[in-house]
Amino acid sequence: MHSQENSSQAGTAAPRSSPGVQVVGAAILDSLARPSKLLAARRSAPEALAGLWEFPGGKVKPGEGCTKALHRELAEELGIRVELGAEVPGPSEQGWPLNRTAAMRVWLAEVTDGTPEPLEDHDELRWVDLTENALMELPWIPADLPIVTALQQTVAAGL
Ligand SMILES: Nc1nc2c([nH]c(=O)n2[C@H]2C[C@H](O)[C@@H](COP(=O)(O)OP(=O)(O)OP(=O)(O)O)O2)c(=O)[nH]1
Repeated sequence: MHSQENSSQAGTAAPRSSPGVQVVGAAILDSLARPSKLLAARRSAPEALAGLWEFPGGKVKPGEGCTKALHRELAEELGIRVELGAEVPGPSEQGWPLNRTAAMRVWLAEVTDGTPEPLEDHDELRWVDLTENALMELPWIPADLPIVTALQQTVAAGL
């Protein structure tokens, strides 16, 4: 009935310790030094994720470094350049688990050039107060919820 379980039993799933797909995302803040807002992005595709909110970013290409990929994705998707701050550390080297085969590393960031626009993959961007109530009002991709919580707690603790 559940094909994921079956594929795991058949040995076709990627090893748990080494997700096949590395994704990178940016927690874009209004200010790295004194953050009060986060830029959330609403996905327009695929159908299963459309309407859900996420950290802008995407998949790292073969041979590409994670931070280089993140700068590329932010230029393509939002038309901006950013300064990266600290990484929001996840539970593994690959960052935060997204599903059985992908994990995402997330960096704090601040816009240094351009105004974010939903050029690709998103149909809305929103600056959201970095409070639990405001953040949790958005329907995030479920896998992002622990990241949003960690981010909010990190900011509340003064980074
Ligand atoms: N960018 C991003 N992707 C996320 C987040 N949370 C989450 O589960 N994902 C998933 C959705 C996708 O399955 C995958 C990232 O794929 P993507 O479609 O953004 O990557 P991409 O821009 O490189 O797109 P493509 O070249 O494969 O079309 O990670 C998130 O916060 N940000």
